[in-house]
Amino acid sequence: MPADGELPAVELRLENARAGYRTIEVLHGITMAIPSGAVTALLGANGAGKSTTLRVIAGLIPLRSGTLSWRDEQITKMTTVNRARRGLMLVPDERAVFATLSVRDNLQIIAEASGNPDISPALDAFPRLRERLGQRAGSMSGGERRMLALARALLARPSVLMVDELSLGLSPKVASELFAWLGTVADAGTTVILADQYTEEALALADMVYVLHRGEVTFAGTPAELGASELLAAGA
Ligand SMILES: Nc1ncnc2c1ncn2[C@@H]1O[C@H](COP(=O)(O)OP(=O)(O)OP(=O)(O)O)[C@@H](O)[C@H]1O
Repeated sequence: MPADGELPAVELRLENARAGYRTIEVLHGITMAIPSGAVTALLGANGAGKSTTLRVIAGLIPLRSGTLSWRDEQITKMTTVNRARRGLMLVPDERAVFATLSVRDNLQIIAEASGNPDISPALDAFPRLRERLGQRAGSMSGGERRMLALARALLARPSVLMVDELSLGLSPKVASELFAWLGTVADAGTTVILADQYTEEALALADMVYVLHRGEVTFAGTPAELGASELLAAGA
């Protein structure tokens, strides 16, 4: 985040975004300005629309109305592939790996596709993966697969790293390690968006918080500005 007094640059801007599935509208006209190189937490109860918001940004579901821009570019109708080329990367859950391939191949494929075959940055970030390079991804624990999914995203050198429910199904220790890692990713200049149920760790990491309630933004501000009622809506 920039020094006090300076406004942070906006990485992504959603304006009056409406989206949903078949006949159901889930996001009822949400507006968000996601700051660059910072951690934004999307908090809210089950079904609030957090994952749907990430899918909209990644281009996996279309906007029914409203707009989305990345930096100075309108990307409302841009394909998922072109958004990925701009570095908009969603890590939905631990299934975002090739289960039948080894850890090494999972990393190598994405490293080569992004133009630098060196997988060592991922292994430096997640030393546990180094011990398991020959193991089939599908035979690893959920936490290890989650690390592999994040390591793959790192190698793709994202401009925006979106992580859905980081802590789901993880031991508190592994979750803490991954939260700490995400902080370092943002410190290195990557924009991070974290969709999660309320956790103190998510809040401690976040520079900016949006609380979603039934498809509407009910709070936008810094963690320090969150009041008791918003914390409740965020699932605290
Ligand atoms: N593929 C889908 N088809 C139909 N409805 C869906 C689909 N995915 C999500 N929904 C519905 O959209 C609403 C918002 O879901 P979403 O997954 O965005 O919420 P969330 O805030 O991420 O919640 P959770 O924490 O439970 O994942 C829910 O009512 C859900 O049932």
